[in-house]
Amino acid sequence: MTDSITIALSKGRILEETLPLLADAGIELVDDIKKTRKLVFPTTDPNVRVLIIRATDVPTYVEYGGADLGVTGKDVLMEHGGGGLYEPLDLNISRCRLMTAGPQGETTPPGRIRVATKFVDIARRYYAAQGRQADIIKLYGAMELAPILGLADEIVDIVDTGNTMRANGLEERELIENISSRLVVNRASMKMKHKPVNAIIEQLAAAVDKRR
Ligand SMILES: Nc1ncnc2c1ncn2[C@@H]1O[C@H](COP(=O)(O)OP(=O)(O)OP(=O)(O)O)[C@@H](O)[C@H]1O
Ligand SMILES: O=P(O)(O)OC[C@H]1O[C@H](OP(=O)(O)OP(=O)(O)O)[C@H](O)[C@@H]1O
Repeated sequence: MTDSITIALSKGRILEETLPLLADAGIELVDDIKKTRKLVFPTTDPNVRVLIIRATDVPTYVEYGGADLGVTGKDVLMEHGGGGLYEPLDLNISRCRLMTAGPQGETTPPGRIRVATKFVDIARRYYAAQGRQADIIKLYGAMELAPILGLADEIVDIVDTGNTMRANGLEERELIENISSRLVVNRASMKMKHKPVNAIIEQLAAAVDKRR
């Protein structure tokens, strides 16, 4: 019997870059994903199906075996934490930086500061490692507003072109991590479905190499 494989993909900007990569690896979606409310999709490989879910949920689905493989941002994986997943491949897509940032022309105030972010665990670890005291304020989006409105001294957020920061009177301060999307694999699937899982890893690795 052939093992069936489920791959969890992040919807949104990562998906746009993942689908061509998957196609290069020989896995294409059959349906037009824009015309349906479905979340599970068959592919041209009868043994492979795809889930399209929020990036932040991908590590959870893969860790608990709802999917064998997944694609999500390194930022999401760092925030998810734990060693519950294999991370065999950097897909080199959705590249950006995870930065601290604050108001243009100002320096970080001394002493305890307030930091607004949706990456609360990353921020907590980062400031603690720097020996700096920080109260972390959880936001779910539009972090760039927080310093302007006096909610926080700094933010921790994703930067690509820097346009969002500049447009909101902020400047980048410290680089926490260079980010790209990664392939993750469930630990049990890696052992129990080694052959098909490994074949997908190798096909995707070849597709990534071809683009370098
Ligand atoms: N400006 C950007 N340029 C490149 N990659 C980015 C950028 N912003 C985010 N990313 C990457 O894409 C991932 C998903 O971002 P996206 O904006 O699609 O979702 P989100 O709005 O953060 O997700 P959710 O709605 O689940 O909170 C991020 O986790 C990060 O890895
Ligand atoms: O440096 P830039 O090129 O301006 O990109 C950075 C912005 O991109 C992301 O937002 P996104 O566009 O995904 O909006 P959202 O977070 O509100 O979904 C991120 O949260 C930053 O706000």
